[in-house]
Amino acid sequence: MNILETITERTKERIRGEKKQIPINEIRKKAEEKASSDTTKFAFEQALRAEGLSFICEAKKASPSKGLIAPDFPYVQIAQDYEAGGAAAISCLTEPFWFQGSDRYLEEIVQKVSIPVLRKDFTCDEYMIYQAKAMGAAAVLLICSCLDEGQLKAYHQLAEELGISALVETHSEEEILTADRIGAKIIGVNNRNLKDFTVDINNSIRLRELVDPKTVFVSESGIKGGEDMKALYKNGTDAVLIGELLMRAEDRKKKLAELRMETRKGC
Ligand SMILES: O=C(O)c1ccccc1NCC(=O)[C@H](O)[C@H](O)COP(=O)(O)O
Repeated sequence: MNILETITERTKERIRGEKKQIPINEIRKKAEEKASSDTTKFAFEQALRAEGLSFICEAKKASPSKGLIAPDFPYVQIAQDYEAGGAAAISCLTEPFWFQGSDRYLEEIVQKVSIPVLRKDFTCDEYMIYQAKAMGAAAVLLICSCLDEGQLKAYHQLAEELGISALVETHSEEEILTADRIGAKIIGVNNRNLKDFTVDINNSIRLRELVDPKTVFVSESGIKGGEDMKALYKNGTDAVLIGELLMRAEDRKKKLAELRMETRKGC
């Protein structure tokens, strides 16, 4: 099993436990009630379609490749700094074991920022999409290599019915074709090789041309600075998803503002 399969198996186990605490009917009702009173639908997609390169900034305490990244993790402050620095959206990891994330972080962040928030987790059950909506997330992550095409299609459709976006994550040409077939509006290419954890932004540069320019194209992971961002933007990337680079910055708001400025200057 690779790390993604291991994390997904563990997530299935976790969700089985959560379903015992709150049955699916209850969480579905909450999500549907929220959806019916929603005034803003698909805010995540809209935010990424803004002029220029959009920044999805991640609240990331730990990861399988790096272990503990941020021992001090004032997640609400981190999200507010990202918003003040010009982020288009926040990515909040809710996976508790490898990333030390939490649903509570997401719920609190949603209350304290006005930009859309992505629930970054290893979606493997429709229950998790209802949960995301009930918690106030504007988007969920669907990873092509964790789900078969039928599941991808069904989960994508469910997210849309609830008025939330799906970031469909791919690693290869074949997965991009699958994402396209299921009607993905936002396709992400992960630059991290999950076999050896090496990162290479050329993965998204190479795969960009396979994605229709009308689809939002996101480059995820391993972005190290302004030069990477300039190269991605020049190549037609609509948005970047950045975790570690910002998490390790002394002043996250300043760092993000600098990165945004640098990208604008170079293009
Ligand atoms: O970050 C990891 O080590 C990781 C390992 C296995 C599966 C997923 C992983 N990361 C999830 C992410 O998508 C990243 O947190 C996100 O793209 C930001 O990446 P980075 O800027 O490199 O922190």
